[in-house]
Amino acid sequence: MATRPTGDLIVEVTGLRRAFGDTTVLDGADLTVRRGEVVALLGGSGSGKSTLLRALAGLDADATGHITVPAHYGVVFQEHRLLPWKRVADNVALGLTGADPRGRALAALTEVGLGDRGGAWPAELSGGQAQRVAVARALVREPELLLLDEPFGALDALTRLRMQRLLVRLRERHGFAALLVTHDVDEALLLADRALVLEGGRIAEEIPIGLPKPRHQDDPGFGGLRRHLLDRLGVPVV
Ligand SMILES: Nc1ncnc2c1ncn2[C@@H]1O[C@H](COP(=O)(O)OP(=O)(O)OP(=O)(O)O)[C@@H](O)[C@H]1O
Repeated sequence: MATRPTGDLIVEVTGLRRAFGDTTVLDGADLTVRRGEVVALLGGSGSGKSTLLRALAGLDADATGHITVPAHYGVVFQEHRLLPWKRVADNVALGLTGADPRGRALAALTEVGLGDRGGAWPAELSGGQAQRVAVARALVREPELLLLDEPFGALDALTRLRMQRLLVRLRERHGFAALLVTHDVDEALLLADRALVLEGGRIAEEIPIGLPKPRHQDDPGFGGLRRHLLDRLGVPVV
C-alpha cells in the first residue's frame, strides 16, 4: 500500500517483495530517493529492476511491502507507448485535468524541442522524437518524481546523448527527482547523484556519485567510478 511523502524523502521503499510462482525476484528491497535527487538503478539482466519500478509506479498489485511515492509522478518506458490513433499533442494532453490541457501539452512539447509537431501522428516521428513526446507526456503533469525504465535504451548513441542532456536540463529547470533504470554505466555516471545495485532481490550496494556537474566522460574520477561499477556488475574492465 502506498503512502505520500511528508519530508525530504520523496520515495521510501521498505521490505518490497515480489515473486513470480516459485521465483522470488524482490526479496525485501529497501531504497530511498530524496527530493530533487537522481538515483540510477543498476543490476544484471533479470535482477528485478523493471519489477521494482513497476511496483513503485503502482502497476503491480501483487508486490508487497511499504511504498511511499508522491501523488504526482511520471513514468517513461523504453518504448514510447503513445496511442497511435491520437495526434502527438492529444497524446500528451490525454487525461489532463485543469485549465487549458492543450496549451499545457504544447508548452511541454516545446520544452522537449517538438513545439511544432503537436499535429503529427506518432507514426510520423523518429524513435528519438517519440521518446521526447513520452518525456513531454510525463513532464506536463508537473511531476515531483520521474520513474524511468531504460528510457533511452532503444536509441542510437548520438540520440541517446542528446536525450541525456535534455533530461539534465529539464531536471535543472523543474527540480524533479528521478529513479532511472539503466544498463548503461556511463548514463548512470552522467545523470545520477547515486547509483544502486540490485542483486539477490535487494539493494546490495549504494554508490554516491559526487562528480561535479555538468559531467563529462573525461572528468577526473569518472573512469574510476566506471571501473568500480562495471566490476560490481560482473563486467570487469580488462
Ligand atoms: N509477469 C511476469 N511473469 C513471470 N515472470 C516475470 C514477470 N515479470 C518479470 N518476471 C521475471 O522476473 C525477473 C526480473 O525481471 P525484470 O524485468 O524485473 O528484470 P530486469 O532487471 O529489469 O531485467 P532486464 O535488465 O533484462 O530488463 C526475471 O526473471 C523475469 O523473467
